[in-house]
Amino acid sequence: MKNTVVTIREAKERGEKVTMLTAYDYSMAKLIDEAGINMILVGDSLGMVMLGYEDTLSVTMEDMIHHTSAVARGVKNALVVADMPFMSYQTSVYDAVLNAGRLMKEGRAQAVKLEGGREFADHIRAITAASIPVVAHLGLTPQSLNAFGGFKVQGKSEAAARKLLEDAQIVEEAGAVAIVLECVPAKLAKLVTEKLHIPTIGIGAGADCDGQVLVYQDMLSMFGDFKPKFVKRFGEVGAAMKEAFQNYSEEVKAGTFPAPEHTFKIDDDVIEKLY
Ligand SMILES: Nc1nc(=O)c2c([nH]1)NC[C@@H]1CN(c3ccc(C(=O)N[C@@H](CCC(=O)O)C(=O)O)cc3)CN21
Ligand SMILES: CC(C)C(=O)C(=O)O
Ligand SMILES: [Mg+2]
Repeated sequence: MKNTVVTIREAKERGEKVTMLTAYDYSMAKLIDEAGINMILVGDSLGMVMLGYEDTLSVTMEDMIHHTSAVARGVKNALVVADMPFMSYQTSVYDAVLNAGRLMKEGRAQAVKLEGGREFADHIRAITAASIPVVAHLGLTPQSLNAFGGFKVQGKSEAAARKLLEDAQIVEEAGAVAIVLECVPAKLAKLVTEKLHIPTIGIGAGADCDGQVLVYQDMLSMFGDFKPKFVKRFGEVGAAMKEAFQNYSEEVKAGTFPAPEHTFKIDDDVIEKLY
């Protein structure tokens, strides 16, 4: 079944959980889509897991369009959401609409995601007015790394918790179709989820969110640079891949790969004439 901003909203109304995973290319998007995951996020985490940067700040609009279009070509049913990269929307409402439009028009995203609350309500309203669905992202917003002083859990004090709840309500009012809650204490995420009509999608925000999202390299144990507390390893794919690479290396060096069945034939008399 095709997932849309309408069907994910209906899922919340029916009390059904929503699933989301990141993808950054065609073949991975296809596998995730075929597994029946509801939403695929082309996250700006691609800067870290695909490009090897230490944070997400260097990711460009060109990076996002390049990867989003690859993902979109692999997807039949999942809703494709693209992250707006750092400085593609913070500078003005005009830039926000222009760049959200590029992600939809050139990247073929079906929604965009941006980090922030009340300070971007006007941006969310304007993008939404252009018929581009917006997912908001609150809590640990990695593009604010330097302002926060690191990747840290947000919303622990009463003031911070109240601000996060208000931000969630303001972005819903501004037209957001869903909210990602990243590294938010579970009980606060539960309260936000109950107060909102749009789905909350948690990452490190407990089981009471309407949905969950993970970076696929984390849940497949393919990314060793760091392991946040919220990651569960659903497969040991990194180890399986490394083993396959080692087996290939050994067989090539031993001369056992390629075998006759991997090889193309030619009539012996053709070759004899060349000797
Ligand atoms: N591979 C990967 N997975 C992610 O989930 C992810 C990315 N990359 N890149 C973009 C952001 C950055 N994210 C991060 C990065 C680090 C922590 C982290 O170190 N968390 C600590 C919490 C520290 C605290 O208690 O305040 C942890 O132990 O989980 C969390 C989220 C989430 N996103
Ligand atoms: C971690 C998720 C929510 C994200 O924003 C990303 O992958 O960039
Ligand atoms: Mg992101």
